[in-house]
Amino acid sequence: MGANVLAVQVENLKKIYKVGEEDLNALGGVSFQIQKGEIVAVIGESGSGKSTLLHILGTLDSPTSGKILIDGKNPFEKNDKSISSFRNLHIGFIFQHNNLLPEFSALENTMMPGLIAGYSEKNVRQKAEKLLENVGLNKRKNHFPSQLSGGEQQRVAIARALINDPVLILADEPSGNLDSKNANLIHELFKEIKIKFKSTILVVTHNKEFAAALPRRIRLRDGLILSDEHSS
Ligand SMILES: Nc1ncnc2c1ncn2[C@@H]1O[C@H](COP(=O)(O)OP(=O)(O)OP(=O)(O)O)[C@@H](O)[C@H]1O
Repeated sequence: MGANVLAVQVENLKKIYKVGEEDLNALGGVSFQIQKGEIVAVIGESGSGKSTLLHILGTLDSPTSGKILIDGKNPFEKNDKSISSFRNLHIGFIFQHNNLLPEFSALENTMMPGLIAGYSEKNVRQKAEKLLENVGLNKRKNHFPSQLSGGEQQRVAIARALINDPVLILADEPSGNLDSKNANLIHELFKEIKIKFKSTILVVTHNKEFAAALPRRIRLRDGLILSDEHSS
């Protein structure tokens, strides 16, 4: 299978944290591939390695050994500056603490990764407006994060994650701090994004119903893949 159809390749990925004298095996040799356009849930008990995996795929943390390729490229072969520009261009983040910048409006927050990438302001603005419309926030684009509900903030984070057409979207408990109605809205939005933007999404979730509704679930236990299930 050529690299062009694969968004993610992970080979024997290990992460060892040194805690005092002890080695803590957070990931003990994990291998899997994700095709472009797939939406995959990462599930498993607390401490099983889900966040560690997400952080390494997001290039926010480096592996102890093993290899990851994002769209056929190894981000860790680059220097720190090129790693951050790789991250900004190719990976979209939707984390529970959405990290919207409080002094910027919904529109400006959405535009930010596009401006950092050096695209023209006019194009980025047009695209950001369209994305905010797609997540149902066109009437809120000039609001600041503090003037938006938790669910609305999370929708801004989704629009922001899409602005550079990333090859991979990483989401960490995107609905974790929302009530069930808003959580359902976010889950529906994920399914829509996958269809509309043909995005590749890896989402860590504790929500059993959401995970069960997705076509693939990778279950971790003690830093290893316990199962990798596909629903038909
Ligand atoms: N910076 C760190 N230093 C030392 N140990 C760590 C560090 N980060 C995580 N760990 C340990 O690595 C293991 C995996 O943690 P990780 O956060 O990936 O689990 P998780 O599945 O995301 O858990 P949760 O569902 O509770 O968020 C745990 O045993 C954790 O204590």
